[in-house]
This record gives sequence, C-alpha cells and structure tokens, in this order.
Amino acid sequence: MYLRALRQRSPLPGAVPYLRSSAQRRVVLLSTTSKRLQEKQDAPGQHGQRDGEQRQSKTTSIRPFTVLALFIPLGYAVSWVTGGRTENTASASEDGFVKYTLAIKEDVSATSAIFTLTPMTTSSTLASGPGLERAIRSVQIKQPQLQIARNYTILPSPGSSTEELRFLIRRERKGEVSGYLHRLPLGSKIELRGPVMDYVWPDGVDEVVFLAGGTGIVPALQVAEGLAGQAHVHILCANRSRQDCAGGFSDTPSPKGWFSWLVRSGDNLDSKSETTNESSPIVSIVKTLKHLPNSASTTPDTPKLRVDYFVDEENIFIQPDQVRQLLLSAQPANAGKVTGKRLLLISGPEGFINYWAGPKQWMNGREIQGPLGGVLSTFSLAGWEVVKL
Ligand SMILES: Cc1cc2nc3c(=O)[nH]c(=O)nc-3n(C[C@H](O)[C@H](O)[C@H](O)COP(=O)(O)OP(=O)(O)OC[C@H]3O[C@@H](n4cnc5c(N)ncnc54)[C@H](O)[C@@H]3O)c2cc1C
Repeated sequence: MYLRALRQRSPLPGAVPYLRSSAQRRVVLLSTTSKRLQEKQDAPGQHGQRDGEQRQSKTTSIRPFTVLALFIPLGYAVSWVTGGRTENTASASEDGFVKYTLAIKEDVSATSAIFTLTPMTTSSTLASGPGLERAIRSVQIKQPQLQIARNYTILPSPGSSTEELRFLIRRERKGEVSGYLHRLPLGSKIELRGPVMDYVWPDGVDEVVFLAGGTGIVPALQVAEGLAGQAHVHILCANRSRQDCAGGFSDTPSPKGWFSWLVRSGDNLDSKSETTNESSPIVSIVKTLKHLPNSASTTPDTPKLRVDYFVDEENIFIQPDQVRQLLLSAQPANAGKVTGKRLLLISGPEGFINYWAGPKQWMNGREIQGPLGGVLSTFSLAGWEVVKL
C-alpha cells in the first residue's frame, strides 16, 4: 500500500537526472566521448605523429585519420551547441551555463568543503525562480575539460546574499567533477546551470522526518528552511566523521535501552555549543534555521526544527528502532484531528538510500522511486509519504 505513496522525483523537463551510478554518469555526459578522443589526440608524444600526418595530408589525399582529426572537434562543437544544451533547454533558465567565481572555500572535514560562488555578472544569477521556495533544488556544475556536469544541491544561506550560491561538496575518490572542483584555486571561474527542482513538496505538510546521510544533509536543510514555522521537521543526520558535525548536539535525549550506549545525546547542550566557535558550518546553519523568526517562538505548538547527529567513525549510527519510535510518536499528537501531510524523506549516498528504503530504479531513461524496500519496508508507515531523494 505504501508503494502508491512513493512519489517520483520530478525534475524540470530536460533536466539531467541523478549521477550516482555509471548509467547515470552516461546520461549526463556532455560530449564526453568526442572530448576524450580530442584529449587523447593532444596527449604528449602523439603530437609528432599527428603533425606528420597533417603535413602529409597537404601533399597527398585526405586519410581517414585526418578526417577524424577534423571532424571530432567539429562534432564536439556541434554537439555542444545542440546536444549538450538541448538536454537542459527546458529548464527554467534555458540559457545554458552561467559563469560564477569561486569566492570562498571552507573546509568542513578532510573530504568535504563548502564552496561559495558569486555570479560574475549581477544579471546572471541562478538563485531565484518561480516555485523554487517549495522545492529541493540543485544546479549542475560543469567540468570543462571533460565536458561533463554533476548536480549539487544549493546550501541554504539564511540571512546572506541571495546572489551567491553555496554548496557542500564531498571529494569523491577519483571523482571527476568533485575532484576537479576541490583542486580549483580561489578566484576560478565555475560554470553552472539550472536550477533543477529535484522534489517539490506538497501543500499542507505538518510533519517531516528526514533521514540524511553525508551531503544528504543539504536537501534536509532546504526543507527545514522552506517549512520553517509551518511544519515540525526532524532531521536524523548521519556523518562519516565528527568534523562533519562539530559542535552539533542532538535534540533527542539519549534513548533508554540496550543500544543507548551507541547514541550520544547532548540533551540541553545545544545552547552551550552556540557560545563556542567550534561549530562546523553545517551545524551553524542548523542553529540559524532554528532561530528563524517564524520558528523561534517558545510556545509548545510552534513547529520546530529538531536535529540529531550520528557519527560513523564513533559507531554512532541511526538505529531503526529510533526511526520507528519517531514515526510512532508523531501519531498521537495528531490523533483525533484533521492532520496535514507527513513526509519521510531519505537522502544521501546510494548505499544509505538502499539500506533505508531500497534502491531507486530506472525506467525509460528516467530514474523512478521503485518499490519501498530496506528497513522502512518493515515498518508500519500509515499516513507517511516516503520519498527517496
Ligand atoms: C540531485 C543531486 C544532488 C546532489 N547534491 C550533491 C551535493 O550537494 N554535494 C555532493 O557532494 N554531491 C552531490 N551529488 C552527487 C554529485 O552529483 C556527484 O555524483 C558526486 O560529486 C560525484 O561526482 P564525481 O564526478 O566527482 O565522481 P564520479 O567521477 O562520478 O565518480 C564517483 C565515484 O564512482 C567511482 N566510479 C567512477 N566511475 C566508475 C565506474 N565505472 N564503476 C565504478 N565506480 C566508478 C569513482 O571512483 C568515485 O568514487 C548530488 C547528486 C544528485 C543527483
């Protein structure tokens, strides 16, 4: 019965979808094949041979290699103007990539950093657009040498300039785009296009439980910002290292039971941590979101943001029983009255999503939710709409 509740992510038509699997990587290739061939031709040691052939071609008939040498760059150019751009022509901006400058890079941990990008011209900003305030949104960032692009979710920046864009980017081992971005010096030009609406939440949401793994915290923060003061949002935030969530203390008191030793809770320590400068940038955003004017009221009924932190390297993992209790505890509060919608959102690495909700699937070249699997399929989820992001 919950399968019906699973919604497909609905990016704007023409948007390039997920990139986490190799199939997905193929989908977002922007003329990569021709570009790679071009690079191969330009590789050291091959110039002499090519030059020789080019010289020879002037005096003899055109040889197949020469035809390739001429047509590959041409094919690349045509593909870039047509194929690469048409992939995304239906997006809100419809103007391809926009140039930004890497203004600030702030390390969060050994493998991830927050990139702050400012538009190179004030007329070209991707930060706003119709309907975006109710959507989880990302942009595509280009790796210009390989002509490929990857999606990165826009990090909320409550209170700061709307023209700059911030991203939490994890450097993947041998990752083509994330590695490229992490190597860029400050002041570099970065090309973006979008934004893409990865998920539009429905009207009338009053309860959200968000299971976030790694950079999956970013869409969770977008939801928390978008629903501030309107819905109770509870984020369970799984991190690889303590650095990722330094200064963050869980809002939920330590559970009593056999697994309580696994879960560290700060109880009321959050206020203490606010007085220190040791918070990771992500934790700082959480604190800012908790104190937004429309959610800072102290009345018990005011929808609140609650966040619990978990750290892999300390063997502190989100426990299925915790999630079960959380979902159950939301029910009595709503019993006997007309309730709004309740969302259970899962975002993070493929393995994280698979563990909690089962894999997403591909159908007709599009990524769809697929059946609910994983741990959540063993729960009673009546009234909860489950979305794999
Ligand atoms: C909607 C959306 C939002 C996203 N938001 C963010 C975000 O905010 N922050 C963030 O950091 N990421 C985000 N991602 C993920 C991001 O788009 C990239 O997928 C990620 O950065 C890796 O890209 P890459 O080019 O660096 O790595 P890739 O080159 O794609 O490689 C990824 C990993 O796979 C391995 N790999 C590569 N090719 C193969 C192969 N053929 N077989 C097996 N393994 C292989 C690599 O060694 C590497 O470890 C988002 C993805 C989506 C779809």
